[in-house]
Amino acid sequence: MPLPTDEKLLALSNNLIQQFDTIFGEHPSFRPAHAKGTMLTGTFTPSEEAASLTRAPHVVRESTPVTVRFSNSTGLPLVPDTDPNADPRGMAIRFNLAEHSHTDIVSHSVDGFPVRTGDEFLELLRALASSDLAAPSDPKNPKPIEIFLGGHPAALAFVQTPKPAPSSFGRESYFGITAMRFINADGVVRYGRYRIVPEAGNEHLDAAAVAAKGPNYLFDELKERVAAGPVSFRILVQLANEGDVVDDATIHWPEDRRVVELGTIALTAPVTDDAHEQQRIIFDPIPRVDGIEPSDDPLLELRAAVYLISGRRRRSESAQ
Ligand code: HEM
Repeated sequence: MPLPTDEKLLALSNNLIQQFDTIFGEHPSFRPAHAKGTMLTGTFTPSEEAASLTRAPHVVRESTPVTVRFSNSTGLPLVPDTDPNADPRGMAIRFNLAEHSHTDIVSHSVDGFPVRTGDEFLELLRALASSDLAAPSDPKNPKPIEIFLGGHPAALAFVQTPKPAPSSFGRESYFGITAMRFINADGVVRYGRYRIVPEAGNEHLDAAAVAAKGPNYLFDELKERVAAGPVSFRILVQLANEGDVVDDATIHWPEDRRVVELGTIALTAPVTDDAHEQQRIIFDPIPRVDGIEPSDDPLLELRAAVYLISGRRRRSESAQ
């Protein structure tokens, strides 16, 4: 995957990484966001209806090996699983098509995003970094983050969306947020957004239940769960109707939109040498595969650059 040549995009990407470092401290062998994670391997099996949506190789084949990374939010490698800032949780999926050939889905556990562009995200992070969150609110002297949220209703809605902690990474739903362009064998194009739902059903904890848990309860539970049997998810795609906005992550599509099933993944084993593999793997929000293209959502190109720059930094740490 090449780095883009657009100077403005590169500068913004570097500024965003720097801003994460400012907020969470520098931990160069870890991700500046979603730092605490773990990986499992398994298999993707497409559904019968998937080929009507896309001619992508993993949908045409009988099955494809996958590698999945679950993560907590924040750039803190030791963030307790019980910390409210550990939500949204992340789920990144790599479909291994052949040696050095793959396509990814990067998703998180809230159906939405606070801003439409990377510039706005940088503004949000800067406002957050310069606000004393512990201080009481003073309407006569609002904090930078309060001013930002006051002028950005989608960001306010995102902040106010309840984000209850799951009982398990395997009992949470994850959302792709940015729309993709799916193209089938007849050339029919449909826009859609991923939704990844657990076969075991969603289960969230109330505050008292979270308080009774340990700092690694999700990671411990996942080890036990996968040792007992496959951890399975359905990968769904919510389809846009004609006229729906497909290039803005802050805009939800109505719930009556058709949902098709792309297939299921069954995770069966932890990745061997988990820490090393996490340091090495760089997920790509752009699919880069025939049959699934990025939409014009500006977050996609930006994130692809951010994750690549950040991932190269992480890899260079391990080489030292
Ligand atoms: C302007 C928008 C965004 C910025 C600047 C941003 C920034 C980052 C950064 C710096 C990382 C670490 C990447 C690495 O070192 O490999 C990361 C990882 C991640 N982000 Fe984002 N992000 C953005 C939007 C999103 C959105 C919309 C989602 C949800 C779909 C998301 C979900 C994730 C997940 C799940 C990971 C962990 C991936 C992994 O396991 O490697 N991010 N993000």
